[in-house]
Amino acid sequence: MRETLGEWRPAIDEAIADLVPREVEGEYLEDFFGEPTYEYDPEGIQRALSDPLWELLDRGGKRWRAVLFLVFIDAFGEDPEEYLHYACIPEILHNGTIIVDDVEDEAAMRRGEPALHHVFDEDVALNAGNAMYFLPLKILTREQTDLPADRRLAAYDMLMDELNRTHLGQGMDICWHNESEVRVTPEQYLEMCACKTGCLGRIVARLAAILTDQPADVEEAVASYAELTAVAFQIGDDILDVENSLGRAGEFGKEFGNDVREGKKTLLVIHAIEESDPETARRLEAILEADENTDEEIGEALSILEEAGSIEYARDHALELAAQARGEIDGLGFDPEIERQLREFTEFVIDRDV
Ligand SMILES: CC(C)=CCC/C(C)=C/CC/C(C)=C/COP(=O)(O)OP(=O)(O)O
Repeated sequence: MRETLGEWRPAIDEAIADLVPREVEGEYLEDFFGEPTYEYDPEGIQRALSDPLWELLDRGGKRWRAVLFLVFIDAFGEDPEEYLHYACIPEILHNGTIIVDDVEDEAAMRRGEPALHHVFDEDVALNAGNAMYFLPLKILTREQTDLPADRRLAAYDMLMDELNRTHLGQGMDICWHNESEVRVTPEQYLEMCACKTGCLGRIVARLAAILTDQPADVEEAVASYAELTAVAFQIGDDILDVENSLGRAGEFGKEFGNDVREGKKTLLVIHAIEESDPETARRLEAILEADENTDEEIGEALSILEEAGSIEYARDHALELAAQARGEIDGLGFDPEIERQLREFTEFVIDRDV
């Protein structure tokens, strides 16, 4: 999988650069925002919009959402090279959500460097994040203008539905964080992930299906595959946050035990609260609810998760979701090489180190 991601990387980055120019020029602004009624201040807009967008895009990221989209295009018998700009839609949307998410979580770091709201002010970061929600939508009307109007409308409609559900999931996550006494069940957590992270996966698959005019049952099957894979990915992310931190207090500074520090009710935390003795469960909850914790307290919470077997529990759950995802694409008649790549995706989202 790493090779597939690496192979597509330069072409995806080039397509993103086509859509998000580094240098603000009149033409770019007019293209996206209409004819100016007065003379813009290009340097101001560069500092307030283009620089923040590129600050994050230049840090990379795995770009797996764009690559998965291209694999689906290939699966549907079209040439992925011709759909590179569309591959940027989920990728740019994803970058927008992580900027907003980092502000909401008061995250310190992103992709190994200070989060965008620490490099620029919060207002600049939020504006850049929001711009990334809308900027890629233009692609549907700018690129391949021979795309039939009904397919463009179907794509817009799908994007609006899935993005709305993304915010519903984010809303659940925020609410559980703010209302500390709420005891979240594994089922509720999985539903929240299906919205917060799964809907972007659904966008990847449904966009490929809609643009290549697949029947509704095929669109739904690939959407389910991508949603389940994305939820497995989210659980993998929660596991990484704990595994990378265990026994490493002080080494990561504010990156150490992020989810626990932020009071996140992840599947690991939910499991540990359910499985630990009442006193240990209360101690874990107290650490999660505290506004400030020392590295020692974060380390203590991580040890509770480890001792409760919550890492193994979460990994088993992610593996189960990955198996379900593979089941969704069985029988769609994809080429064996495509099936191999889609299988690899479900493994990669769990067994990765970044
Ligand atoms: C509405 C709203 C703000 C929703 C937020 C949803 C959200 C941020 C979910 C988290 C998804 C996630 C684990 C991102 C990291 O992706 P990655 O590891 O693929 O990142 P990369 O691009 O850096 O590789």
